[in-house]
Amino acid sequence: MASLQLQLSSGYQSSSCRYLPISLSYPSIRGANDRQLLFNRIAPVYDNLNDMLSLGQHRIWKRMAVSWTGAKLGDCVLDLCCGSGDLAFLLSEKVGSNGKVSGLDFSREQLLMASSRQHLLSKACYKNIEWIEGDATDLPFPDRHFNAITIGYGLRNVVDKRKAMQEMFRVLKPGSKASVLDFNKSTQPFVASFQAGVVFTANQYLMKSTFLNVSCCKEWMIDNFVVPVANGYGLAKEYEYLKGSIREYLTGNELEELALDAGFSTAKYYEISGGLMGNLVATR
Ligand SMILES: C/C(=C\Cc1cc(O)c2ccccc2c1O)CCC[C@H](C)CCC[C@H](C)CCCC(C)C
Ligand SMILES: C[S@@+](CC[C@H](N)C(=O)[O-])C[C@H]1O[C@@H](n2cnc3c(N)ncnc32)[C@H](O)[C@@H]1O
Repeated sequence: MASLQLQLSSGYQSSSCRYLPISLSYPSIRGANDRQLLFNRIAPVYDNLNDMLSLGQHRIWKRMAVSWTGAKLGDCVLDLCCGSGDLAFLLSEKVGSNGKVSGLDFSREQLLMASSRQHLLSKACYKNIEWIEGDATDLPFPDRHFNAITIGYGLRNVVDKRKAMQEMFRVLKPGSKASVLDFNKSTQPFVASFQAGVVFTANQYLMKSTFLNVSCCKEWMIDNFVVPVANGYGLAKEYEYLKGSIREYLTGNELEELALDAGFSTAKYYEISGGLMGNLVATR
């Protein structure tokens, strides 16, 4: 049975990229170490809250992200910012027992949850997964090593997004894909303003109401459902951070630009679930 291999990377990169958020709604959770502590704290309830808060939909979104990688039997693949391992388990089924999956995260508590799930789940192929404690901005892998990479709800939580994208490029084999799943940040001016917290008059709402789409509902759902439920678990601060991180995230166009800047030959962003979520597919 695969064991938990905690390999420490050479440490965190100080973030100086131009994508550094100007301000997060929770300034106390700004640096990489703050976020590491946050994900260690929520590890025990992370999976259950995600299932409850998304009514299980997040598992569909993750399946789509894995499908977009083109991962196949026998491949060597990476689930970056793997957390409790949802996408790593899906990749494991794609590549089979002769393939290999590396799940990397800098939260030891998340990796321990992933490892315990691996022991509880019965599928034989899951023996092909190794869990590695490391940093997405300083990957402990050689150049041109992987046939595919997933990063589900990870890039938004990485402080130095540019460095993480460069590392994904470096460790991918030529012609291989990175699939980046996360919340969608709307580019529609009204919705984008709404997401930025701009106050509108009733008339503006009525005039613009046709532009309201699920992105506005996302803010409402987070404020009126997600955060209150998390509060019940004593995690209001952590889920307030979630809201701020979505607000500070990159648009689809910015994600495509980030991938092309890192050297990817093609980058295509797809909105899914009516614009609630989005997935970048970048080919090296
Ligand atoms: C896995 C998902 C989001 C990543 C994520 C999840 C967390 O629990 C966090 C906690 C603290 C900080 C960051 C994160 C984080 O980045 C997606 C599923 C979980 C979401 C919390 C659920 C969001 C629900 C939608 C706003 C509305 C869904 C409408 C309908 C039920 C589909
Ligand atoms: C919202 S969770 C996503 C987990 C999983 N991919 C999923 O889809 O549920 C974000 C994960 O990114 C990890 N993370 C954030 N910044 C990181 C970094 N610089 N290096 C490695 N992991 C990081 C966190 O520890 C956390 O487990």
